[in-house]
Amino acid sequence: MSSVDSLARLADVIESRKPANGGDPGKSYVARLLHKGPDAFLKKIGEEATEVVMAAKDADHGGDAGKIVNEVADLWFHSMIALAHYGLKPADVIAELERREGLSGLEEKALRKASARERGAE
Ligand SMILES: N=c1c2ncn([C@@H]3O[C@H](COP(=O)(O)OP(=O)(O)OP(=O)(O)O)[C@@H](O)[C@H]3O)c2ncn1[C@@H]1O[C@H](COP(=O)(O)O)[C@@H](O)[C@H]1O
Repeated sequence: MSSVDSLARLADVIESRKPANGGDPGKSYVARLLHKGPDAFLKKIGEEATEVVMAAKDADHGGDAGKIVNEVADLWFHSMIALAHYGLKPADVIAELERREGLSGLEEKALRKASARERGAE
């Protein structure tokens, strides 16, 4: 079973927790966040991103690098709640990463700047 399958399975569980699908905020953490609305899960994404940074800085100072995995898992999980809310799936993110495959970030940035320059010259 691939890791993409496990993301898809989690996305299906998150989908089932939406208010429209009968998610119960009393019984499910995901349903509770979706019930509270975007401000609640977007705040969690901000917090979890900060925790990733803090875990990485701890690792830089001799701490356990394994904690970064826990924090990134929290960040991905809460980001998946946001994706579900906006009608998107992990497959959409994977497709975007695949679209970028092999295109250097530096090359992409240079292309973007050249295109902006051309638009400015129009
Ligand atoms: N992967 C996760 C997952 N990762 C993290 N969490 C929860 O996310 C919360 C993260 O919160 P924090 O670390 O900030 O701790 P906290 O102080 O409890 O957080 P808050 O009080 O601020 O919400 C914790 O309550 C974790 O238990 C998760 N909760 C659920 N899942 C998956 O989602 C599925 C559905 O969950 P329910 O909707 O709760 O049934 C589960 O079967 C899992 O597969």
